[in-house]
Amino acid sequence: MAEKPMCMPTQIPDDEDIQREDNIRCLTMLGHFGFECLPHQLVNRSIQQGFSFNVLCVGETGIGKSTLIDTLFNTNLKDKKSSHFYSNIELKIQTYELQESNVQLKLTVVKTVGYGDQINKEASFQPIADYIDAQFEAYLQEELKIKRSFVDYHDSRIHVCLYFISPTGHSLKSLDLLTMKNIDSKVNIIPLIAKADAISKNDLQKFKCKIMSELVTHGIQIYQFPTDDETTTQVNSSMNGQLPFAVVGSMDEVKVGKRMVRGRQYPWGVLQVENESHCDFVKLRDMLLCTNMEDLKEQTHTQHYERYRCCKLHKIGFTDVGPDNQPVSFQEIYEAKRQEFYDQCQREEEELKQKFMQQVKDKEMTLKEAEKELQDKFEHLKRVQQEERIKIEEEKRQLEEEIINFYKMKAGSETLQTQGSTNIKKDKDRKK
Ligand SMILES: Nc1nc2c(ncn2[C@@H]2O[C@H](COP(=O)(O)OP(=O)(O)OP(=O)(O)O)[C@@H](O)[C@H]2O)c(=O)[nH]1
Repeated sequence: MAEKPMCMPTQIPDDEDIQREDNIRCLTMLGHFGFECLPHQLVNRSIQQGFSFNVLCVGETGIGKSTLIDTLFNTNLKDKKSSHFYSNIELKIQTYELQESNVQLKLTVVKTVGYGDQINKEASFQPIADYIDAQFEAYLQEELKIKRSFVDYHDSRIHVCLYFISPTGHSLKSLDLLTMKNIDSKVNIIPLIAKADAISKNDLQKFKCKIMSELVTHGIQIYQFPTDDETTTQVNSSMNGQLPFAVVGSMDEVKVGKRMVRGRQYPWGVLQVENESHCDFVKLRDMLLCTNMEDLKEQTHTQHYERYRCCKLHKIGFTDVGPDNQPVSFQEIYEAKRQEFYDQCQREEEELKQKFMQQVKDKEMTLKEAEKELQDKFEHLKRVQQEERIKIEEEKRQLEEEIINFYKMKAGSETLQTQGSTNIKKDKDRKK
């Protein structure tokens, strides 16, 4: 009796086949054979490589970002509290290596610091948008390298933005709307009502409806859980209707009956974080980590990064089709760009030459004018000096004349004086 070869399809014969070939012994397959093993190869490789996930938490100071992340990943990530007195928005980036059974996760948490404490709203969202773009740019630069090293490249693109909404308002604040509007095309946003234990059940439903209608009115795109996958359609479509998730975070273990549960103890009772009738924490954790983490990463790559890349390459001058709507090869674009660059260099060189010549001419003119001015000044001074000299010489001559006259007068008076004294002496002698 021939055994069934291993490469044959592993179809189990139906009853009819068994009856027809009742003399053949049918064995049920114990392992996997052929290309049905492909998914296992992927699973094994992924487990070996480990996973990475980058979360951006945007929310006011002290709204519960760190506590929620700790609760989500069931780890005390030990983060310091921030103050309300930062002059600017900053982003705190921390990367952790986590492990659950044999699955390793490289988790990067980016948190806003000082958000909601600034008067200038534009300055509040801009650093967040810039950070997201900077991660896209880093990935694009790696992609464009000739020698790429994606194996050990840490992809820091943000896969999800958990946007923490304060539970104390009637509606979204203008800062919430402005920030979400400015980043919704760059990142998958999941809105959360933080510290949902601070809001009553009735108010919570109204608040959720109000938030969703405001997001629609302002045309803000939030992440939609995918509904095109058979296995997740049902759960995801019901979850889309429950956004924003009202979450509560806590790492405290509280005794409820005979069990220890994660929750927050209040004088009037215990809020159990993992109880779905108390808050939406479990829904968020399931949606984020169990069902849609891969979709979030895929959306980041295929939608948000693709949009950034397309925009950036267009800005640089790359295009897929030419002016005649015909496909253009990379080589053609490169040649055209090179020629364009060469022409521009030539133009700029010519312009610089012209500018330089003009400047030399202008300088020469100015120097000539200055020289003429100096010459005129010199001539004028020479004339003035000549006149001065003539004047001084005249004065000198007059002075010399005066001196001569003086001496003459002096000599005359001395003669007179001598004569006078001789006459007096003679008179005296005569009188004697
Ligand atoms: N009532 C309530 N309090 C919470 C909740 N989550 C956190 N807190 C408390 O809020 C305070 C601030 O929580 P954090 O997690 O440090 O808030 P944060 O947003 O990370 O703070 P910064 O990083 O300093 O901006 C702590 O005292 C927490 O115990 C919650 O869901 N409900």
